[in-house]
Amino acid sequence: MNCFPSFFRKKEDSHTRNTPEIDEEISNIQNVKVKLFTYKELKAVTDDFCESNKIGEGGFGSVYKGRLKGGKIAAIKVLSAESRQGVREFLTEINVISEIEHENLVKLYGCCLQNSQRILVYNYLENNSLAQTLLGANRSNIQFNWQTRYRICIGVGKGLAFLHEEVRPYIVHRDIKASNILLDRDLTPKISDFGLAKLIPDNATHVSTRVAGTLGYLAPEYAIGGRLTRKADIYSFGVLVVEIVSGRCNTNTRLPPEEQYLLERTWELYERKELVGLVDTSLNGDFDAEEACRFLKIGLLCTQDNPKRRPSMSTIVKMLTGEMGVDEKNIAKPALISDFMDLKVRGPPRSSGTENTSYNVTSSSDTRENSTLSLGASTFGTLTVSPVYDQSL
Ligand SMILES: Nc1ncnc2c1ncn2[C@@H]1O[C@H](COP(=O)(O)OP(=O)(O)OP(=O)(O)O)[C@@H](O)[C@H]1O
Repeated sequence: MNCFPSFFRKKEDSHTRNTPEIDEEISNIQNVKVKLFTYKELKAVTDDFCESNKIGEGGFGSVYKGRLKGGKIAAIKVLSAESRQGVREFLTEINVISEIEHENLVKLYGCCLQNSQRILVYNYLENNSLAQTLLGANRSNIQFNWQTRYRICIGVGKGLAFLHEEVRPYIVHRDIKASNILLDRDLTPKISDFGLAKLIPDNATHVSTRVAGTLGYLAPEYAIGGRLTRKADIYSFGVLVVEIVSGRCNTNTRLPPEEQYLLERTWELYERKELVGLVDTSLNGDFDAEEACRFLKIGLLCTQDNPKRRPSMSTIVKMLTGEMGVDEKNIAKPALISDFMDLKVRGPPRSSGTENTSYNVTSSSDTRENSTLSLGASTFGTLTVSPVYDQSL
């Protein structure tokens, strides 16, 4: 089926062939190991980027499904205009990402850069993202029993430990959240979008176009001070672990006020020694209570206000597997972005989609000098954080 009328197709042809200058620039870049797809090839496998082949839409652009020559199914991510970089910078970053292989990271097959187009071609994961299957309003039919949740937390932990501690130079993901955890046929978790933040020009730093889903994962020192270290990812990972164990989103304004913010609730139950009460009731009590509470305590450790108190990812993996004990004396009240900002929930919750609600975000730090958090009426729905890389942690 061809989705584009013929008068459009003529215009599209301008994407299908590079100018000689771009071809020359590509051929001059040395050590290009990543597979380069032509626009024509990707256009063909997605039936002209047809709506019926569209599987998602994120802050970076639209994602399509297509079968590549040779039979592999791919997720084809067409980067939006603001994500477009020069040929050299783009290929250099993509080359690095395509070399990274780990069981818990989504594999990048290759890319296409033709004139202004920037397209990434990834391994297609059959079981969608955790945001849709575990936390979405319309949960899927997948049974997330305790064993599966245990494997998912440890898998994501290992993938992140690899990015933080094995890859040289290390990669800070910057956007760890349930929608960036994809599941394969066997429900093995794969972290997506790693390295992508670097592809975005500095003046358009992407965190997410959808604040609602992302805000609750952001470490306050990053969201407010722009201070970016691996510990910001560890904060987000902690939030994710608590979501996986409890089976709910970090923010749910349909709940009674005292239960709306997941981390707040976790801390409260921890203090009352009732953590087990947070475990997803859909498990019907069929879980290992010692393990589940250990995971929740690790979630609290990861979300400590002082980044130095958050353990490294390899230590966290050891704590999750039980190889190392959880140091409870380091657990204090977690850092909550709502403690730093005036978060006003806007309007009634949407009836469809996830449990997240839109925020009208105004920052109490807006007036502070050197604040790098750019929020306010004109940026409603968009959170822009200008990262300042800090190698000290
Ligand atoms: N490799 C893949 N395999 C299968 N589906 C995918 C793949 N990559 C993305 N998708 C689908 O496309 C959707 C959009 O993905 P994308 O990574 O662009 O945005 P997001 O993570 O949902 O949001 P954001 O851009 O805010 O991080 C995902 O939620 C998922 O449903």
